[in-house]
Amino acid sequence: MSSNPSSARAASAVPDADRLVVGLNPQQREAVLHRGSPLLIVAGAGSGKTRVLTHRIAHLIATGEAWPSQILAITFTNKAANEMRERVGALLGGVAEGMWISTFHSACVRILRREIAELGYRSGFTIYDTHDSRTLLKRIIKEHHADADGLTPAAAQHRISQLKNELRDADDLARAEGAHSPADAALVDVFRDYDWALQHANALDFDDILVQTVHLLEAFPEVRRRYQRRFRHVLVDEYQDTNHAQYELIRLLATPAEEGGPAPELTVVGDSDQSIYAFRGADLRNITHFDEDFPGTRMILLEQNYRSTQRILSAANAVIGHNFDRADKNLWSALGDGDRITVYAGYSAHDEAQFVADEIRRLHREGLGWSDIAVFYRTNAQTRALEEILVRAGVPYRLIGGTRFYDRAEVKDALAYLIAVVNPADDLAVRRILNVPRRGIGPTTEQRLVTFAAREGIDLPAALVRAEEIGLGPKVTGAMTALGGALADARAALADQPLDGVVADLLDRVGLVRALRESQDPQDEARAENLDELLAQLVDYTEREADATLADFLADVQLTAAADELDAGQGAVSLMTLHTAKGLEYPAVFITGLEEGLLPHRMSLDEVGGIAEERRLFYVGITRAQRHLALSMAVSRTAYGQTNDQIPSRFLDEIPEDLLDWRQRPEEVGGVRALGRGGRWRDAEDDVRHDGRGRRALAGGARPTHADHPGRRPASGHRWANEITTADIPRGQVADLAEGDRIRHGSFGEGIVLQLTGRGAKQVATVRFDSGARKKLVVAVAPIERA
Ligand SMILES: Nc1ncnc2c1ncn2[C@@H]1O[C@H](COP(=O)(O)OP(=O)(O)OP(=O)(O)O)[C@@H](O)[C@H]1O
Ligand SMILES: [Mg+2]
Repeated sequence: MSSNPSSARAASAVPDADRLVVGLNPQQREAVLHRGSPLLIVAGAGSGKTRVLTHRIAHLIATGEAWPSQILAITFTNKAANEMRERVGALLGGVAEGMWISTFHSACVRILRREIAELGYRSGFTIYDTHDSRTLLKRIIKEHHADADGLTPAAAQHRISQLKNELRDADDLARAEGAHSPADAALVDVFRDYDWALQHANALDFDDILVQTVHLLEAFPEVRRRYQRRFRHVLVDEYQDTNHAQYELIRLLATPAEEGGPAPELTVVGDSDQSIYAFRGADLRNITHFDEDFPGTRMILLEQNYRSTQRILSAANAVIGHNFDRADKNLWSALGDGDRITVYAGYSAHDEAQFVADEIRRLHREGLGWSDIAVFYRTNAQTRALEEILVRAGVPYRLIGGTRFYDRAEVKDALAYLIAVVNPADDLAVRRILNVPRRGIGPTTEQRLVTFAAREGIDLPAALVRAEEIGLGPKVTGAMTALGGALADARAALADQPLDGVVADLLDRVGLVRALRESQDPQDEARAENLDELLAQLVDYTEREADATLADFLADVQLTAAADELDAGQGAVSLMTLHTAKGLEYPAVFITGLEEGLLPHRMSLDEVGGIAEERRLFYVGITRAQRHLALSMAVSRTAYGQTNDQIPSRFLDEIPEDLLDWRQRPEEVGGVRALGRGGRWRDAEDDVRHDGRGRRALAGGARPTHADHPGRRPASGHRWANEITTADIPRGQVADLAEGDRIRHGSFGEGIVLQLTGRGAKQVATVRFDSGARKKLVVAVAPIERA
């Protein structure tokens, strides 16, 4: 054990430190006190993993083993980071300043701000959010005519992000076997140009933030050693959701650069049942192989859940128990049985929302605060009906991580001005503001400016200043030099004037706020207020962070915008996606949209392991609830202008009936019954096939990919879950169907039964309809009759 930084301080601090393990159970206490080897804490939801991390940090500081500045703690969201910082502060009786408690991205940006010159970037680099990268990709794809090869900006963005998270670049892709389709070849070119364009603009996309930090630590051992000396402890929450790049970063920090060299002690906590970011490259192996990657690991299991009542926990255990070949956990709660889980099937999304609103109001009348209540959903599209009804019902609410303040067009415009000042190489930002507000700079003029800048080898703001040399009309030339002058002056002023004043002057001088205030569009007044809000945040920031630069503020803004958003604050119900809910807890939780296609989401049905991941997501949702849990669905839902009949989620069937309190069943409002035990979802064979990835990953082997399942087809008598269609909604049943029989189907018309497989509830008919369509139907539930 180390006695640094000061043994005198340590001696006086110890009695105080003992207080920090009071009230912890023996395993938790051990986790707080363990020293000298890597520590892995794996445990189910609500077992105190995050609490252990918090107490461990406080304990390290209280004993004097580490200064606050020697702690690096990584959490998954900014919100979680703020909470942890506050709690550690409270435990230590004051704010412990100087701790690095942040997300992976924020920690990396802090490192890059200091070190990025090593990698050939200039200070004041811009961070491109997903929208910015998409814009850039669109341009590059167009230039390469890669759209002709079937490459869309969305697909390119997704693939590039995946590759970056695996720490692979365009050259790796070019070398990769099988990258020979025209789309792959196009992707290589687009990827290369995209990275080049980012570098040219002195900009990083989100993935680069991690990738470049890893690159930095790998390529510059002295930088790596500096951070290894700086941090004595590295702690990571939600480790199950780390991807390869994040894993590498942790490994580079926590293993000595050379034998016997300094390295911080590593503590990670996680729960494989809550891994919900496989689609972003999160790799469970980081947790399952932890002790191989970090030899000498001490592993601690926690089994008591302190969050939820037993019925809620039993429901969670039952659901996650359907995932194949996971390490079984024995989570139990001492908080009593608690209420049964309320379940409601509405006839429409509005009816469902009305139920949610009524229940919320009831809970509120019974004494719960608004902020004790949260509503979760799988997709953002579900918020519309909810918001409408909540407004009408007078329930105060806040969307967490929804449409974000910094995503608003006018706010992005203002930020683009600031970026143009800090990072004039960022063409995307400069081009965004050329004609906002309108100054007569159209696409042709813009192109002439860009060409001129390229020919002269200068950035766009410098080209604006020299607009006279381009040979355009006097009016537009004047507008351009004025804009160039405003940017240059702001840049100069930053050297010796307060940040907020410089920014206010700039936005005023270029007329951004004025244009909005003078506009006839009533929306523009609200937009102007948003700019006021932005300035207020800047003032706030300068007061909070001494010596803050404009570049720091922008990085802060760009990262907040990236991840989660602000607290719901007091007095409001929180609305958020299930993904955002990770790590949080509320006395009352509503999970909405328990329908096939939503939860599990239809996108998951074709993915190997997709259903298992959706199930983990549902498990995360359930385990947020402390005392009240309500699940709801709608038997019909309108999306993209189409109203569809919805089938109850298979996950509803996975909760034992005696834990449920049905307020309204789907069949009471014209829907399909939840299937109950023995229904057609509950086909273990399907689960094995669908969940192949999760299973093998847990068993420690390499993950199979689609390629491992060539021509995946179900054995006879089985069907893939994704073959369920609304045509399967039961409206009747045909007894003793035989091959060759003619039938009539509710939507497909008449046809002939070609083949029958399976029996009873699992009997499947292959039918050729007179229209020519060939369909597989579950006889027990298909809306068919004899023709
Ligand atoms: N020993 C304990 N005594 C009392 N309350 C505890 C104890 N341990 C944890 N708790 C409480 O239980 C709740 C869950 O703890 P925490 O959030 O740390 O769990 P977790 O394992 O991180 O959960 P998740 O997996 O959802 O992130 C918190 O309210 C926490 O304060
Ligand atoms: Mg936690």
